[in-house]
Amino acid sequence: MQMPRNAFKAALRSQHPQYGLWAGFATGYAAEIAAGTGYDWLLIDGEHAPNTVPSILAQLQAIAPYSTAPVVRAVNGDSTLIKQLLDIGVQTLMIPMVETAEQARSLVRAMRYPPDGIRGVGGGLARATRWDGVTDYLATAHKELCLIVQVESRLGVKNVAEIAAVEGVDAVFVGPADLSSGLGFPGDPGNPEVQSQIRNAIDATLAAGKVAGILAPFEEDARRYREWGCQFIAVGIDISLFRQAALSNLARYREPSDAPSPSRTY
Ligand SMILES: O=C(O)C(=O)C[C@H](O)[C@@H](O)CO
Repeated sequence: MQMPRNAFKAALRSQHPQYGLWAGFATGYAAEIAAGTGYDWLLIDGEHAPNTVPSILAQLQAIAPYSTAPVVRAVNGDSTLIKQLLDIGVQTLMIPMVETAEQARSLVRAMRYPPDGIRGVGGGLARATRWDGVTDYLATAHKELCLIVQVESRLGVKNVAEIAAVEGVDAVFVGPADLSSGLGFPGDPGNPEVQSQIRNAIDATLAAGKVAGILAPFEEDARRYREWGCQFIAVGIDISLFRQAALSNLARYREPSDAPSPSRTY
């Protein structure tokens, strides 16, 4: 059996921007509905959504028949968690709050087998190897794995050029919510100081020859970040889309004064 190809990793280097949806419902059922709508990629969020390794596996299985590529965000860069996520077949991994090149290098090591890294061998137990059906998995796995590091703090932006330059880091993803909070403007990613730091992070990533991505649930932001060079942009969050649609629907029948006002937070 051939190693499953990582279409998302290949698309990051293509001419076509990749538009994604943030998936927070933490079920295979909701993930499959999202995948059926045709976004290029789906961010299965293990940081802020109530996910576990088994619930992430269920979502990977649910969306496998669709063209939407899964990107899994781990709760942190713990190497034992990374091992479990890679073993269930995650090929594109996003790690939050990476602040130094050394942290980035240790994430690369966690994703590679010795002598290049420290990943343990799951072999026939692992979905990643299709239970040993992929015979050259140990030698070739790294070619289809994709590491996205999140830069979302003052220190992370300061070090972003070195972080992006680390061999094995495929892309840098800016987190506007955390960055704005860390810079002292919580809930205000549009603040000029935050915007300037976001642009610095994107510019430094591109200068290092790597790919930049960002979360931008509002259209004017998404279009601006695309102009600034982001190749992959999460343009919506499923839970927020559901909530806004539910509020708008209810507002048709309620008196305007009774209707809760829609929020504009990330
Ligand atoms: O800092 C950010 O922005 C992110 O990393 C995304 C957030 O975790 C969250 O806003 C997703 O809903």
